[in-house]
Amino acid sequence: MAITDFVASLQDNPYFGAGFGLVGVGAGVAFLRKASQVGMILFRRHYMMTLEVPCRDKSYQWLLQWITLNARNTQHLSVETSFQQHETGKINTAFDFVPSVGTHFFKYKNTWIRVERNREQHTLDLHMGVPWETVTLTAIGRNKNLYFYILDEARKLALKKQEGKTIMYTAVGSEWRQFGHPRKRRPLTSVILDNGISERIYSDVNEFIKGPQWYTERGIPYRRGYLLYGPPGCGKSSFITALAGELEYSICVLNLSERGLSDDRLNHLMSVAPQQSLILLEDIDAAFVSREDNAKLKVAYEGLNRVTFSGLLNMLDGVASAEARILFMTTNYLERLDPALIRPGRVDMKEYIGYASGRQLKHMYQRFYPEQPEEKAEEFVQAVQKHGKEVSMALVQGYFMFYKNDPYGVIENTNLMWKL
Ligand SMILES: Nc1ncnc2c1ncn2[C@@H]1O[C@H](COP(=O)(O)OP(=O)(O)OP(=O)(O)O)[C@@H](O)[C@H]1O
Repeated sequence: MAITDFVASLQDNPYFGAGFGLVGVGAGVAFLRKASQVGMILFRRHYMMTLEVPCRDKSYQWLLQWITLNARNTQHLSVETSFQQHETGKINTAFDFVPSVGTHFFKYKNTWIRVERNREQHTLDLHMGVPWETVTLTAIGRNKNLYFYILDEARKLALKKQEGKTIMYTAVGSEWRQFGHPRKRRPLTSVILDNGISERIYSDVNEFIKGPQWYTERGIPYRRGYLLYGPPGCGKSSFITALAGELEYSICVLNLSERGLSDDRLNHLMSVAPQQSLILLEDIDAAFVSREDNAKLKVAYEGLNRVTFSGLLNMLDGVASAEARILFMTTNYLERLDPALIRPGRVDMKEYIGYASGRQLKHMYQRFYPEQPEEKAEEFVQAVQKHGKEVSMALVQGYFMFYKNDPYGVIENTNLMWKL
């Protein structure tokens, strides 16, 4: 394969992102292709090939982890400590060892590879606010596929760590960045909704995912919008998280009220959202309110935010992404939303997620106390409903936490539920 073909094939390769450049120096021949922001540079002199991966590239961390596993003889490791605080207050700490800044060697498929991890003293990665780093692999030999294999193995290793987990992304600058640790998938059945809402949305999303052809044949943009509305603490966010887990999708959370989020950036973010992800616009009412009802307020909001209402509508209607786009919006106040925002085509399915019904209360009781007979669950429902007050599932869950091992106490003390 000619080196130019090799470059072309690399550019088609998903691991290489938007582009990269190649400098080939040898026998007076130089090839230069635009080094992009993803910026992988391949360098070849005689039978030496160099691959440079900058810290902003997605494969950078994967590669460091993979090198740590493969360059077992390397003595120079640095530690990257991460910790996660759970809602209970418990903290889990994890130590990741990665090759330190400097030079390392390892052998892969009978080829010696030199690794150089460099840190620039005077250049910062503006998105992350950390010193600019690169890792450069230099292999002696002619096996041009070596780097494909390495990147592929590194990617698989990283994905394996994420198996059974849901990844959350937030927008940082013009990119999506992973937010926190991948979370253990929440089973869909653990979110108890009323009236088959969960099943309805799940089957709608599934049908959508399976039917791209239907949309293409009719010339309809391949996207679907959902609006979940209702009082706080009734399961909107939990359901979306669990749904993502069930579909093995990630979630991209976007806060429209964020300062500095312009219409252009919003459109760009939509077009670069990770594949197989649900896009979540939470509390959409906080960003835009109904034109008719709150004209003044809306002007004030638009003054603060740089995403304009028409920019948002354009994004919802836009054709920026060729991928399937599944967008969820949530609000506590449906009546505050401009009807233009939630008309069919922009929002295809609206579901009210309300306060706990008798059925939900019963289900929750049975989940907490599976050994109890059904009558006890019904007794609990009656005990709650006799107060004639609305209660969110979040409140019921919080109340149950006080009676983890007391299935009778939880029935006797329901009056305390609203005092939590
Ligand atoms: N229907 C439900 N089934 C099981 N657990 C629930 C349900 N609703 C709420 N919870 C629990 O209550 C907590 C808060 O729920 P969640 O954040 O999903 O509510 P929400 O409707 O999105 O609220 P908000 O409108 O304030 O964003 C979560 O810990 C969740 O486990």
